[in-house]
Amino acid sequence: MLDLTSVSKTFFAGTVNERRALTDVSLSLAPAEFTTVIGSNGAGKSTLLNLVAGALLPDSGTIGIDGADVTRLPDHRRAAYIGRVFQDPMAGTATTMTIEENLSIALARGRGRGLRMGVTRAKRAFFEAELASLELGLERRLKTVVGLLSGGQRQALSLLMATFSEPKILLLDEHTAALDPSRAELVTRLTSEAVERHHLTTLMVTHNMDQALRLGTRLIMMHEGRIVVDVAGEQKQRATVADLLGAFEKVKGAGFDDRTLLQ
Ligand SMILES: Nc1ncnc2c1ncn2[C@@H]1O[C@H](COP(=O)(O)OP(=O)(O)OP(=O)(O)O)[C@@H](O)[C@H]1O
Repeated sequence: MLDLTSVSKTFFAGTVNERRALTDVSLSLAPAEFTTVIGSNGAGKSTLLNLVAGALLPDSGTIGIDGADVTRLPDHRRAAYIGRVFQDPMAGTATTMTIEENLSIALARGRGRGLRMGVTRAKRAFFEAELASLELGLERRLKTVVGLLSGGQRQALSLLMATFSEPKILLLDEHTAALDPSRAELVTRLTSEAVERHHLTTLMVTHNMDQALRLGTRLIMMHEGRIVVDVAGEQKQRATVADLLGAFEKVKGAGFDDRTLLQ
């Protein structure tokens, strides 16, 4: 479903600010594979997601989604394929618009038929049913302006908007990191449910190793722009935080401060 082949990305190449973000990264995700992504700061996790989304173009290598080569396709042309939730609850929704207007845009996204802002009775019933699944009472607040919602409510709404049109790839970029623990737990549960229900091929970046182990079917660890650990199936189920730290130490060498990875 997602195929990255020898993808590299360097920022400000040839200048004193040169930053090599990804080096020769190859990664294939099968349909409905739910992969968690961990790694220390600057490992290249967000760059990886930005390249898949088309927010950045690679210097070399190819990116394929569902058999189509999207390497040079800018993000707005990939919108039909991609659902994305960011860390910042403010990022995924239009603050001054109502819940139903936001949902309406999300539903029309990438379908090439304009914004289709109108909210018909049938659509409203669909939105109410979808919102009810979040169990936050938002189905009774369709006309509430999104700016009035709490961070957790907005993140749950962003998740719904990113998933209900069943994108080919779901990208989650530390989407629970800015929430308090109970809201983070709620959004994590909603994530698992949405991924399972829609069979979404998912890449989820997290700094929380427990979460990375608990969720998904595969786990990759990145370090300095490369994938250094890739475990799936039973091997992932058996893995512990200690295993991940051990693997990281091997890559990084002795004297590594594990907080870089745990925070
Ligand atoms: N837009 C940019 N301009 C310049 N350098 C960048 C840009 N985005 C990322 N980088 C650099 O690329 C490298 C990888 O960054 P990236 O944000 O992908 O890492 P990350 O694993 O997501 O880190 P974190 O966990 O801190 O968010 C870093 O050295 C970073 O400074």
